[in-house]
Amino acid sequence: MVLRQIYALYFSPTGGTEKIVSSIADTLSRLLELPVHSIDFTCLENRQKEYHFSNDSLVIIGTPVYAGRIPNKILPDFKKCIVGAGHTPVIPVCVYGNRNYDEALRELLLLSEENGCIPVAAAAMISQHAFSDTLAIGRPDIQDFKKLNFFSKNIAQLLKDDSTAVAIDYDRATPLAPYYTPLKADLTPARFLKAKPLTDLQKCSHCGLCVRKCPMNSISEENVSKVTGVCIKCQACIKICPAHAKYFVDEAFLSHVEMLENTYTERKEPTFIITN
Ligand SMILES: Cc1cc2nc3c(=O)[nH]c(=O)nc-3n(C[C@H](O)[C@H](O)[C@H](O)COP(=O)(O)O)c2cc1C
Repeated sequence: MVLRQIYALYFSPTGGTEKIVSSIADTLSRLLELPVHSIDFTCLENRQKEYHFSNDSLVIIGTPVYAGRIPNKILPDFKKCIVGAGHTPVIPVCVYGNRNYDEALRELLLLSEENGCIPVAAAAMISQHAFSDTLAIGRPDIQDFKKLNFFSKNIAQLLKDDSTAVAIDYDRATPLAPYYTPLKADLTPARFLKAKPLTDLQKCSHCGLCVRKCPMNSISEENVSKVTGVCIKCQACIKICPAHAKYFVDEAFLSHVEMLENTYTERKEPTFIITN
């Protein structure tokens, strides 16, 4: 297959997906001697453009898993902005926080094909859970990157050997299952759709990092303690704040985090799919 460039496109509010997609892109770039163009889909401005990918571009698309699926508020942007040319080779990658990726990878595979791309490989990787300071802490780690490196090398070999892109085999027929319902510590449903981060104004230095990092542009520039738009609970503002001034107090949300930390303690391993 003649390829001319690699695109690394990721939505990544807390950085895990970016790390993983960039690692795959860098290995492939080195082995295939191709330039990499990164598209940070976290930034709202970048989600307002269309990206037309030719058949000689290899596209890596990364998304975190939210409630077992592609984040629902970002899904329309993925659908609208990624335009393949019919045979554009793509590597869908979903990144989850050690609970489960449920339907997210299949959803991203189906979306890629609907948008004119051919998935030649796919992966589900683990990264620290954005809600927690302990769940999947330190992931992706050395072991993950070793496996990722092996996977990327296999893809490079496949793309060097094959003259045409062949799609991986996966279940296209079964309808996607609904979103995962978050549970509280007592295992009843945790409803925290309306939860928003609060700001400790004693700690806040009004640096504006949270305003610029929010993928929904929902934090007011004039008053950073005001959430003026949709909050997708991505935790970008919490993680970026150098003063640790942002926090959640919503009881259902905190109880869900407690449940996750108590239940999903066993290490999950990555899943890799590649055409053979
Ligand atoms: C709103 C939300 C929902 C999440 N849902 C899931 C989930 O269903 N399963 C899971 O294992 N991790 C889940 N996570 C954890 C993320 O998938 C994980 O933290 C991922 O690394 C975030 O990607 P990022 O670092 O690129 O932002 C969720 C995180 C957020 C913020």
